[in-house]
Amino acid sequence: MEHRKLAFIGAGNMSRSLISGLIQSGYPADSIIAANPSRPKLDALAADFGIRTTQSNAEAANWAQALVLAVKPQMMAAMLGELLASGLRFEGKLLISIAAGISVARLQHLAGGHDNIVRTMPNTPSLLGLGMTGLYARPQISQADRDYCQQMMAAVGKTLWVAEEDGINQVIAAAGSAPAYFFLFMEAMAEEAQKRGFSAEEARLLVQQTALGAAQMVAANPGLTLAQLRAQVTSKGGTTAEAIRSFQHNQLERLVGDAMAAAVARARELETQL
Ligand SMILES: NC(=O)C1=CN([C@@H]2O[C@H](COP(=O)(O)OP(=O)(O)OC[C@H]3O[C@@H](n4cnc5c(N)ncnc54)[C@H](O)[C@@H]3O)[C@@H](O)[C@H]2O)C=CC1
Ligand SMILES: O=C(O)[C@@H]1CCC=N1
Repeated sequence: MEHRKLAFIGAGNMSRSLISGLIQSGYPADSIIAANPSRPKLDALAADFGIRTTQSNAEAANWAQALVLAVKPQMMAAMLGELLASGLRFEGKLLISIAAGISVARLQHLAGGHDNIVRTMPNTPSLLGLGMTGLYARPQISQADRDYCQQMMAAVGKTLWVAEEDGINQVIAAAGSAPAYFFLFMEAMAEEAQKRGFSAEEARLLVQQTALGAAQMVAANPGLTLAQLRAQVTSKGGTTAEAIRSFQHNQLERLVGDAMAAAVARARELETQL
């Protein structure tokens, strides 16, 4: 991919995931800088990946051709406001937001009218190269800038472009927030396995290996529907059928639907507040 000078503004969990993936895919370390107010995360990034670091957002932003805006949504206005106040000119720079709940229009406003902005929604498995990222750009964004974002996110996993900006909120519900749903499900299973006599380590092994195997089965069998894969496990009159019956009796599908709707609602609410 094109190796633009790339700055991560905010050096938290998601920046670490993305930087790790980019370095593993061959992005030159000296073309990446991370900025954060405090040193410890910067020091860890420098030690682990050999990238440049700074405690000055303005220094990183001035140097870079592309900026990943990777602070918490609640910090975005202050962070961009300070960059503008420092005299930074965004002209010629591509802004790539990974923040939930901040629209392109709002980012443009916060960036003093600069409109070369791509909105993305990655997730934490990017750290392992197994991320799932949604991307959205307004029609006027150049193909070169789209390709750059596409390649950046493809370096850390799979990508999906959405045609409408609200699609990013739908990606949040189905992928950005969703690793936590699976963790919650696994937590519940592991707790129950412990109650049934397994040690904590044994319970984790049982759940982790089964989740990994199930996800790999899905990925390895694109020709089978999820329902067909489930049917392969579900012997007539057997044990799985009873477990599935219990889930369905307790309306698992409704629970999942409500949870995803709640994530979308919160993303839309943030868009009106931040
Ligand atoms: N954690 C996740 O699963 C995902 C998070 N996101 C988005 O990524 C963004 C970052 O999230 P995380 O990495 O999880 O948060 P985090 O809290 O781990 O990282 C944010 C970092 O920004 C730093 N920071 C705070 N104020 C700053 C400022 N003024 N200038 C520069 N850095 C500043 C903090 O010290 C911290 O290191 C958020 O906008 C979130 O919506 C998107 C997809 C998934
Ligand atoms: O919970 C959040 O708001 C962020 C966005 C997607 C995952 N984490």
